[in-house]
Amino acid sequence: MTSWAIAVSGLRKSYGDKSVLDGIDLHIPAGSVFALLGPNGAGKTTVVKILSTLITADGGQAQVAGHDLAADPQAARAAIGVTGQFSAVDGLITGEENMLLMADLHHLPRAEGRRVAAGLLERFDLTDAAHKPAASYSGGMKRRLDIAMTLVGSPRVIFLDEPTTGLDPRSRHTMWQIIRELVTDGATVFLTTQYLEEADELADTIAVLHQGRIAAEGSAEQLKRIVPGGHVRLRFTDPAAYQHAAATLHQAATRDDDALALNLPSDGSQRELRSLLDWLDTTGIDADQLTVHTPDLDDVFFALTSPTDQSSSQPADAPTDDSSKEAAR
Ligand SMILES: Nc1ncnc2c1ncn2[C@@H]1O[C@H](COP(=O)(O)OP(=O)(O)OP(=O)(O)O)[C@@H](O)[C@H]1O
Repeated sequence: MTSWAIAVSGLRKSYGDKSVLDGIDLHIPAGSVFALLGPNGAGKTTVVKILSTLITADGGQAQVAGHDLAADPQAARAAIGVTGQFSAVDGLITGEENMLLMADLHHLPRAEGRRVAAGLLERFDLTDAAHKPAASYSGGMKRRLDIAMTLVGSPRVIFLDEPTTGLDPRSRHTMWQIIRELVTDGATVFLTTQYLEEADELADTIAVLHQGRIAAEGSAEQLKRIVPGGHVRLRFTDPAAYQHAAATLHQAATRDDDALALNLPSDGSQRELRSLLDWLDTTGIDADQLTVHTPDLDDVFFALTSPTDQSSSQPADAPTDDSSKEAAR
């Protein structure tokens, strides 16, 4: 039986008469990275706040680290760590003092607290800055300190709300490495992000939150397959060969005259590629380069969260929500 680090069914939350979460189901296996994507205001932080016991849901059930949030929020709280938009870092005291404060909150004996704090400061490359006020830290250092503080309690489930927003590319990559290490060490990471590349890099499972519901869920590869936009690109070096191919393929291809390239719609499957290659052979088209392009997560995100086109969340040849979720399990 799969052990779920987080199991959620029918989660609902409204603010006044505004429904933010309208029945969310999530099943996140222990030891994995889960990314929740969604446009601004979709309710990602609301999900994190509910699952980390900061606010309560209006309806539905949720278990975190095996503890029911309604029945035993204390036990759930003891098993989790949260960092993100509501950072726990106190800028007026040093990094080390922040860590020791955390150790006190977790009732670690003094010597043990010092040992754990020193180890984590070292691990997150903060030893040199340990005696400086946290307010003087760079954005990346503050995020690292925030995660280090979270780890004092050895959480099994870690919520990271937009962990790399505002970080430069180097700091972002450092944070990604840290997140991978957390999972290698056995934790489950639940992250929200605006960066599709981040979800693509890190997440075993991605869910897209839109209009209060999970619009789609699966691995990055599974999500990319449910939106149209895949194509095969043929590139030519000889303008005459390009013109000949463009005329022959006519309406079947989209032209890119500047790049001497033609794009043909394709799902990138072996079967389609084989018949495409056969067809090119029989029509005498000999491209210098052929590349297969699958949609990226940007395409998925735009297709699923379009405010006007409701049908786009269920393309004709796409699996239903349920089947794409099943495929992910
Ligand atoms: N305490 C509150 N009272 C009233 N409305 C709220 C409250 N907290 C959040 N909301 C509203 O609920 C919706 C979801 O907010 P939430 O912060 O969860 O979205 P989000 O997906 O995290 O957005 P972002 O990507 O911008 O951080 C928004 O419309 C927000 O204005």
